[in-house]
Amino acid sequence: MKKMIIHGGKPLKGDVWIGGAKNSTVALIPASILSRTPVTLDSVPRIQDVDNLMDLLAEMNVTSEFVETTLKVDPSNIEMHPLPAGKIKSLRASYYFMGALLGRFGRAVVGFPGGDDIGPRPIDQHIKGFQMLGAKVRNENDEIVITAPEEGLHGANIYLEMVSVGATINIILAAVTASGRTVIENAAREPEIIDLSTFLNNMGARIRGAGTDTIRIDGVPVLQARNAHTIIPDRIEAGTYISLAACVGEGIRVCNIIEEHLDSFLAKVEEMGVGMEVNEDSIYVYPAGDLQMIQIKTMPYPGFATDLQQPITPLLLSAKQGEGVIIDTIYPKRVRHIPELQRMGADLHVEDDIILIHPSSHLKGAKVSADEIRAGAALMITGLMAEGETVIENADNILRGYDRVELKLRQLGADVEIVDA
Ligand SMILES: CC(=O)N[C@H]1[C@@H](OP(=O)(O)OP(=O)(O)OC[C@H]2O[C@@H](n3ccc(=O)[nH]c3=O)[C@H](O)[C@@H]2O)O[C@H](CO)[C@@H](O)[C@@H]1O
Ligand SMILES: C=C(OP(=O)(O)O)C(=O)O
Repeated sequence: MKKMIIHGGKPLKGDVWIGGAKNSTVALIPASILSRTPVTLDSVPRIQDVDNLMDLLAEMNVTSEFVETTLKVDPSNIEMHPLPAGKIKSLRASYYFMGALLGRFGRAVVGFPGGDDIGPRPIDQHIKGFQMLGAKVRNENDEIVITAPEEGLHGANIYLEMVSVGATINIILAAVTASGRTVIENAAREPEIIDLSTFLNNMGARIRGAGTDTIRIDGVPVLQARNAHTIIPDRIEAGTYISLAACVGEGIRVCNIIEEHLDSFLAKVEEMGVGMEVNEDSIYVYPAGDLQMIQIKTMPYPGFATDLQQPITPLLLSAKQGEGVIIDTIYPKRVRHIPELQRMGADLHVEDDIILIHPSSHLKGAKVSADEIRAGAALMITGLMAEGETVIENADNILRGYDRVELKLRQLGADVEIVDA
């Protein structure tokens, strides 16, 4: 386990480069096993989730190798292999091996996924999707065994009971090589789903409507990667640095962004009164003046992302007056940062799953714990704002999804160090 040590109060300025989207990457790597030819992914974030997915690929005799931020995955000699435990528990997105193995071999044996403890995270819609494509699904000793019928999976009309990123992606992965047409209704519309569909379509898949709530997939027998795929920028990492820049920046440019992916987030940051200049693929964040308190409700894309409610919290703490409100409709129990922030002198609490935030100008360093990735981001930004030393334990949860974070913060002038705990 690692810990992050921050000495706060330093002026931060300069440029920060946003990496490829974690939530695309963790789908693209499992999706690579659908290809019969080697796959090249560009702009891959250097994060622990990727390292763990590479270990899972190795268990299936799939080689993968990094050169800077390019990852080459060679599934030519893939062997069908059960993935019951171990690394599968280290991240949420390991569940994409269910859809990918099913699409490639007609069979998957995968342990229950791990990932962030942000409240209940059922996968009933993934399972329902596989069943509607004709698969049999059994749950045996904490393992999910999914088997296609002898004649293979067939297309189906699947209505998701709730908008789910994971279920939408898993069904796409299983359906791309099924016979006939699959239609996913009430599909998630996140940009990462468009990114995955672009990757698969460039390998010969026929997916239409990604980015809307109705996705049509016409199955094809075989997929083959031909071109390198460049992963979209991480909108959550970008939002985190924009919040950081507004909290403690003396002029920070956040580079490699797609503004449209950040619309709902930027609208809220603007509502608070943060000055920003948006250019083609970067945003310059001016040092913040007096900030207004705001209310935020998280929603599926294009609404305000649940993954940004914690990173924006330190900015609400910086407001001059009023009461801020955050309601997370996706994960109402995603509040593990609250007691940690209180320890740093922040005036905020939870009432009936609603986070109430008050201006907190006297933040002080403390020993805190990053119990999940975005809680870690909130603590990291608050540590940079606070007086004195902050020690964030369980910093692996930050490293799980923030690309080369120590380097990026240091380049901005932060006094930060990640050490073994
Ligand atoms: C690797 C990845 O991309 N992770 C993201 C993905 O997680 P993930 O794909 O796991 O999240 P979902 O979009 O599936 O979850 C949305 C909501 O649906 C519920 N649900 C989901 C599936 C299901 O079968 N049954 C069910 O009830 C969940 O409990 C949650 O309340 O989207 C979340 C919501 O934007 C983000 O916080 C995560 O960063
Ligand atoms: C919840 C998140 O990730 P995961 O779904 O991988 O746990 C996140 O990125 O905020």
